Amino acid sequence: MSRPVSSSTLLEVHNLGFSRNELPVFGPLDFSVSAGEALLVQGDNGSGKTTLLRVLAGLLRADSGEIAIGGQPAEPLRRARAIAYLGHLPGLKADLSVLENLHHLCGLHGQRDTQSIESALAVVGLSGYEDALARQLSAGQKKRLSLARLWLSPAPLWLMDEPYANLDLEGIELVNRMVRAHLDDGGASLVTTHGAYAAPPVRTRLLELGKAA
Ligand SMILES: Nc1ncnc2c1ncn2[C@@H]1O[C@H](COP(=O)(O)OP(=O)(O)OP(=O)(O)O)[C@@H](O)[C@H]1O
Repeated sequence: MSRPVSSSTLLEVHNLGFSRNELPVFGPLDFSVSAGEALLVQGDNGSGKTTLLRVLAGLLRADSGEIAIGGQPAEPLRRARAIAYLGHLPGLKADLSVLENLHHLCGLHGQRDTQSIESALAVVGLSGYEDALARQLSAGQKKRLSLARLWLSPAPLWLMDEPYANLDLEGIELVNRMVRAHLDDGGASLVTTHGAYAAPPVRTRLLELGKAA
């Protein structure tokens, strides 16, 4: 599978709002993200960054607004094809090996035809860990395994929730290299941060979320 880039505007959001118990978490928000662009979603703890990414990924339902992907409404199949979500929790199967996890995830979400699982493990620095069980990995190694899954994904839009968390300096540079290569390849990324970490050194725009009351 190659990356389906059908429009230079990959994501368009109008009037998007989300509330819990009738209290607004964020919004209404209007923004767009184009191919080759990173949007830095910045805000303090509790400002709604994770919630926004989960809404965009279709894991939570918005109260208001529209989300379009490639100019079309973000229906579940379109979302599944277009979006790869790197969440706080690694989403790995603890009792499967590193290789088994990647085979499982590629089976579910597809795989870029230009990348092998072995090459992705080399990219993220996990060569030699193929047979290690996910539960035996450190937090940073689990993050690297999740990054390998992202690297293998054919989806053009990466939603990255605090991708630098748990990573050492080399890991932070790895994330930056991955984002840059993904953008060069016609993809786009949303990256959350509370400003404590480096931002990817690419064409970046800023979406600032207010602190929750
Ligand atoms: N499952 C939940 N149930 C109820 N409230 C929640 C839930 N998850 C998050 N919240 C609340 O929603 C608000 C936004 O949370 P969110 O996790 O989106 O913030 P964030 O900006 O990602 O924070 P952080 O920087 O700490 O990761 C917070 O006030 C939080 O307490």
